[in-house]
Formats: sequence, structure tokens, C-alpha cells
Amino acid sequence: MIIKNLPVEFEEAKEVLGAIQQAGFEAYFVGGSVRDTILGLKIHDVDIATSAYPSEVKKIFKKTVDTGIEHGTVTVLDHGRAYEITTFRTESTYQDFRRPDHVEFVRSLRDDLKRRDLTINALAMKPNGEIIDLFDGLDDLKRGRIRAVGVAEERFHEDALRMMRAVRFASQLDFIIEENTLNAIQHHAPLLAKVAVERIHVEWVKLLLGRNPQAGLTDFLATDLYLYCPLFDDKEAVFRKILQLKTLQIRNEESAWTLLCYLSSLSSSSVKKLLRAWKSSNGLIDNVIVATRLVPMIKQQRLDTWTYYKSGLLCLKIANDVATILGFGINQAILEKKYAALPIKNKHELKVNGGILIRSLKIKPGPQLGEILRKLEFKVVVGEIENQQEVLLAAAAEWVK
Ligand SMILES: Nc1ccn([C@@H]2O[C@H](COP(=O)(O)OP(=O)(O)OP(=O)(O)O)[C@@H](O)[C@H]2O)c(=O)n1
Ligand SMILES: [Mg+2]
Repeated sequence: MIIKNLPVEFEEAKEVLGAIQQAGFEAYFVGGSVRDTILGLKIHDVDIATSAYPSEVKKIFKKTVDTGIEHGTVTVLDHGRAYEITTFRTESTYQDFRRPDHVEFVRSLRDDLKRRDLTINALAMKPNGEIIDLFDGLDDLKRGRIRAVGVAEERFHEDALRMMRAVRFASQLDFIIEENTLNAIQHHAPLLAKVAVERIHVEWVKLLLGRNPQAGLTDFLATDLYLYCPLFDDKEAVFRKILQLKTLQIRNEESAWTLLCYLSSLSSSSVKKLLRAWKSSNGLIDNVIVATRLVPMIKQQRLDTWTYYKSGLLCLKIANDVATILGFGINQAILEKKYAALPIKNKHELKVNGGILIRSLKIKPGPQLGEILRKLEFKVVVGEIENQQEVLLAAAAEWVK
């Protein structure tokens, strides 16, 4: 198979491969970019594999950075672009199931490809677009099948994250995991507990945001992988609820977590605990907490102006995405319009502040001042008084009398 009309990312990188070949070595495009190009999907980065050792790669190019030299990766800077070039390698036994004990550089493409996780990820492409398919990855791509390269058990033993990658691709590409591979995942699922949470997190989110998350989730459940993810051991019933939803298209990570937290009826502190265990950022945690509280308000049509104001548009949209998935969302244009109609969006837009009140009303900083500001903020937001300095000062003057 030869791919004609390669995406521009490959065209730009051709020169780099050419330079390696000129120096007498082999160089190929490998990994996800080759897979996604054959599938007609957009690619994000091109990975290059070569028979040249890192020291040899560094001699070929003027500007290189040792980004992962112990694993054989050198980054080449060319025309303002960066290319990761990795020496063909075999990773022998990962004793801690996290990281290879040692990487062995090899000169043969076959040896490199056979240590890769899935056949659809073990394709290589020459600069002219010719596909090298040593493990029937093309057939699996055509049939929509996820299959480990060689003996599945060995692949998962080398890196337990690959089991999560398999279920992630089932969702992302809407593919089916081949039986042998699925059995091997089930068999090795407990190894996932040894993998760094951050790595599992990446795959979990890609699974939820995929084309067919219910397919990935079905495998995630059936293989027991979920039991070895942080704080998921009591979530089977919730995952089953998600599987029963008619359609499931999740827009972003916040919505994914909010859906899960809402269906689990988690309190704010439990949301925090769960997301902390998954090593999520504080920003994400805060948004999911707010959005999770909003979902039932949307359901019961209890969204008032003050809630709109306090929640912010981002969290409102997240919650409404989830409500829409669950069948009780409101029209997004209406939601945005109502938000836009708020007299102010945050308290800094109030036409008075602490300093102005102190000077005009001759009061001292303290709890009373805070109380007045809060009351003004509320009354402006709900439209009881206008956001004009004289109006606000007059109202405040009444309260301090
Ligand atoms: N645990 C892993 C991770 C990666 N790979 C190999 O390294 C390639 C690049 O890895 P990565 O960029 O992490 O994944 P992609 O398959 O490219 O998927 P994505 O589109 O998400 O980047 C994969 O295609 C696969 O051949 C592997 O064998 N085992
Ligand atoms: Mg990739």
C-alpha cells in the first residue's frame, strides 16, 4: 500500500528522513500518525524511527536536543519544527511494570515494530508513503480490530498501560478488541494498579471523549480494568447506568467527570477526593464540583439568576452538557443569552468597592463593610437595584444608619 497525498506534516518531515537516509541509515514514520493517516483522521505529531543510534543522529543534524536519550529519543530542530527521532529498540522485561529496565538499541525495523503494543500501531511508512505492514495491522485497521502484536500477554506484561490503551482505542476509533487480546487484558488487569495514575488518567479521558465511549467502557468493565483504577471499585453500577444511555458524546474532560460524579451522587468533598486520587488539577476539580451541583438544579428547573452569576458560564455549559446527555438539558443558546443578560459578571464590575464605601460612608473596614458589599452585589445581580454609583451609595447609606 502506498499513501498518495501525504498530510503536510509528513511532507515537511521528509527532509529530515532524507538526511538520515543520506547518512546511510534507515528512517521511517511510525506510530499513531501512520495509523491515523490511513484512517483518514487528522494527525497531531509525526514520530520517526531510525536504525541510527542517538549519537549517530546527533552527528547528522546541526540542532538537536537530548529529550529522551536514555530511551533512544533525540529531538531534531529543523526549519522551526521539532521532530522526535527514536532509535529502533527492544524493551526487555519491565520489572516494575512502569518503565523498561533497559532499552536495547537494534538495527532492524522488525525488531522495533514487534515490541509495539497493537498491530494498528505497528505500521511503518517510508518517506514516499509506502506502508510496511509486518503484523497485519492494515487488515486490522480495515476490519476495525484492536489486536496486540504477537503474544498479547507479553505485550501487557511489558507495559500494563497498554491494556488501557486498548480500551481507549476501542472507544476512540470505535473498534472491537479481538478475543485473545481481550482475554489477555482480563487476565493481566491487576497489573494496572502498578501504573502511574497520570498515565492511566490520559487514557481514561481519551476513552470517555472517544467516538464510541460505551464500547470502550464495556470492555473496561468486562475486563475488570476499572477495579485497578483509583476509587473506581464501587463504580460498577454507575458505569452500567452510563452504558444504558441512548447516545453518549462527551465534549470535554470536565463534562466527563461531572457526568460520573452526578450519577454517583457524590458530595463536593467526595468529588474532590475522587479527582485528587486521579491527580487532576485544582482548576478542573473546582469546575467539576460546581458543575456537579448545577446538574440537579437544571433538572428541577431551579436555576436562578444568582446561581447563574455564581457558577460562571463555563460551569453552566459543562453542567448543561451533562444534563443534555441525560435528556433534561436546556437550549444552550438560551443559557448563554441568560448569562449574557446578567447586570454584572463578577464583583469587580460593581460600581463601588470597599475603598469608595469607606470614604463616602465614613465606615471602617471590617465585617460590616463586607456585608454591605455582598448585599449590594446580590441586589445588583438579581436586578433589585441598578449598578450605578449614586444608587449603590444611597442604598448602602440606608443600611448603615
Ligand atoms: N505503551 C505504549 C505506548 C506507545 N507504544 C508505541 O509508540 C507509538 C507512539 O505512542 P503514543 O504517541 O503514546 O501513542 P499513539 O499510538 O501515537 O496514539 P496518539 O494518537 O494518542 O498519540 C504507538 O503507536 C505504539 O507503536 C507502545 O508500543 N506502547
Ligand atoms: Mg502519538
